[in-house]
Amino acid sequence: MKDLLELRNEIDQIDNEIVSLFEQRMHISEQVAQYKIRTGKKVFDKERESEKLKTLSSKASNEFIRHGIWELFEQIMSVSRKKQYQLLGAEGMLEKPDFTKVDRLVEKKPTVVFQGVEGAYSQQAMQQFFSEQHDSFHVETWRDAMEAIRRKQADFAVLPLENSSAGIVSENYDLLAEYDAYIVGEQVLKIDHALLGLANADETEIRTVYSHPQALMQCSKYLEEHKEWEEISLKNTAVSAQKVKQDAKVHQAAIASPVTAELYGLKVIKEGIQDNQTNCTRFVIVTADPVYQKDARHIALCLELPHTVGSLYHTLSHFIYNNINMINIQSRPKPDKNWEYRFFIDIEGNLEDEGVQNALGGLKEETSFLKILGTY
Ligand SMILES: C=C(O[C@@H]1C=C(C(=O)O)C=C[C@H]1O)C(=O)O
Repeated sequence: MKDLLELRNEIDQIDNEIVSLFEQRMHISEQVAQYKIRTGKKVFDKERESEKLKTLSSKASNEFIRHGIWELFEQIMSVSRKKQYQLLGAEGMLEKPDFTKVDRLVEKKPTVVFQGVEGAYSQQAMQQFFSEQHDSFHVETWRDAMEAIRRKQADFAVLPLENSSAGIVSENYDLLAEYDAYIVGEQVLKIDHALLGLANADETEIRTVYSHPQALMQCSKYLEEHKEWEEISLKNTAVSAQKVKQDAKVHQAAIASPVTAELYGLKVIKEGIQDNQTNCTRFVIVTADPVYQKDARHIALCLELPHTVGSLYHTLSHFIYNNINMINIQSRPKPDKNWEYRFFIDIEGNLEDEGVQNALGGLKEETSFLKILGTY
């Protein structure tokens, strides 16, 4: 039997040949790219790649090798495509995202819409993002907020997208995919929930607690200690505080921000009742036109993939290959197709970065649907 050193020497020789052949192959792929630049032909030729995978894997001597050849050539062709996207990109032949770069997001005093009533966390996020320089109004639902910017009644809407302990606000992800609206900013707000009641209320006498489902979720440990309380979901935490004040019943309480206690004349029965003391919600600032601030560092994407083996894996390879850091990935069911999903992915980068343009060019060709939800 050959010793290890001998075997490794043989492997090294074969690898050297593979490297040299790979270089030759890539050089030809570059020439194919030049042909595509001249003719406008798309980079990704799915049929040609399927044919190649079938032909090459059929040459294998056993099932294990067949599988290996398949994987290997999928990767080789994927790298070959990435080089072609780069070359097409350098010639300005990749479709440019239809976004306008602006120096400043806010030129004149903007009108901002938020969901809920006075004192809502969305209002607090809005105040932090726009400081004092804005007019605002509130609407009943997140969809109403989207409609308000669509009809140009407001310049911007503020929507909660995810909470550090309760997770995503799925309805707003779906609205971002549905509407022609674009994320232009984000505001992270520290969320401290309090139990609020009438001036003469007492924790021991509470029977019903009102809040938004997300806030109820974020206070689940505290509510576990009070299993006898009936939990009722309302559209907003501040709406819940308003209701407790209006109903004027001593056994009713709301989970909301301590700010709303002052606004609606309620007493703070207990403060800091959220499970997680670092509880934060990430809000996004949305507008009707595809604009972005010149120093934007994040891009939010929504994409749909064919139901085939490895499609998500190949999608993510565009980020990896272009050295792009992915900061978030979520999936949501497609509205009219059971058990099919769309992905929401946030990446780091600016639309002017070469790597971002190459990755987006590749994704545009290789996914069944790609929308840039905004850049901030
Ligand atoms: C090289 C080409 O471009 C792409 C890469 C392929 C490859 O590396 O074999 C095959 C098909 C295309 O998706 C080509 O079109 O032939």
